Amino acid sequence: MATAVGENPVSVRGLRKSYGDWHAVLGLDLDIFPGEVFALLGPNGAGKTTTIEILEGVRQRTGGDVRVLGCDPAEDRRGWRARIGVVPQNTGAYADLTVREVVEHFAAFYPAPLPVGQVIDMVGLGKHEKKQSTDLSGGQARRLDVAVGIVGDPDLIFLDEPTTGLDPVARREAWDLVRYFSERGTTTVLTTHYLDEAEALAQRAAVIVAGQVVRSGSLAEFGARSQTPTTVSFRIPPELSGRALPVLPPESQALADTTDGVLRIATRTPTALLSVLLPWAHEAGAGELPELRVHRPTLEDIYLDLIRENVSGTDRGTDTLGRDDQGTDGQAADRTSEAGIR
Ligand SMILES: Nc1ncnc2c1ncn2[C@@H]1O[C@H](COP(=O)(O)OP(=O)(O)OP(=O)(O)O)[C@@H](O)[C@H]1O
Repeated sequence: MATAVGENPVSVRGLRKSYGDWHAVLGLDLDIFPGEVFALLGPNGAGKTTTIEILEGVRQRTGGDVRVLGCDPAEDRRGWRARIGVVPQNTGAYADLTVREVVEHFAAFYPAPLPVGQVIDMVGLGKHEKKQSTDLSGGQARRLDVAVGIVGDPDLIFLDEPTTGLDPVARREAWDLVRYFSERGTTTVLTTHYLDEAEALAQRAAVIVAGQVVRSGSLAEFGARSQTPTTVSFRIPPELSGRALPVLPPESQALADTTDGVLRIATRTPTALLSVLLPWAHEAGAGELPELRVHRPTLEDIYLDLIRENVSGTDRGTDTLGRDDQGTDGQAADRTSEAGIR
């Protein structure tokens, strides 16, 4: 029953799931390592919940091999299930029970649950433990879902959009909870549409588009493989207006459009670029460069570019991205660094 030494808590090969004629998951591979927080990212309808529910054993797959904590989740085993914590996407309905009663009820399913009072405090519902679960606000009900998911002190937790509907403070508290379990060695699989959440919590991630993994790896690898450059920008001071730019390092391009008074240079070597730009500005008599920024691509920038590359069809692409196809990369770039800035 225990995961064998060297075996990953989650291993998926060629996973497929069809709903009638609709192929929701199309040959998906995943490896999730012991103790890590792993984020499943992707647009609406990509197949994240389908995948996670197959891993939880609540949905049957159409094909492929799946091992979760050393077992096939399709074979329902009580001992295996007790090692898994699940926070589903939709807030649960817990009949006519108080918060404490709900958590006690679920704790009874597990051989070694965490203390109920501790769990209620951990999710920030201490003040509401006598409240009927049906009277909770949306965010409080979500916290109760999390309490139900963790009370069994699981080895592996599945969190499907756990912070949707939480206020910013509650979100940060939920993050602390994920970190708490991570420090105890619990493996966590998280789906989220908040890229800052994935960036704050996950060590590795996979981006799923139309039922397939289009990129997976450590978040550092996401950055390294990204085509999205760093942007160095500043508001052009009078001393530099109309002056020719210095010769820029390789892989640096000034964007031609400075009509808003801001110079932007896309670069893969921001340090080298600054070592050319700053002496040039200094020699021209410019003091502090106003609004000087070095913007390295965030996970969100990288994600949006990945989705843009992988989502075909303009209707789906634009809807998903919520922005047109003329991002920074699409702007006309001025390769000739001699061009003056206006
Ligand atoms: N029971 C079902 N019957 C038919 N189609 C389904 C069913 N469940 C999911 N689907 C379809 O499968 C696809 C994948 O859905 P899934 O819920 O896994 O996506 P998701 O990535 O979790 O999306 P979201 O980010 O919106 O939660 C969608 O097109 C969805 O409409």
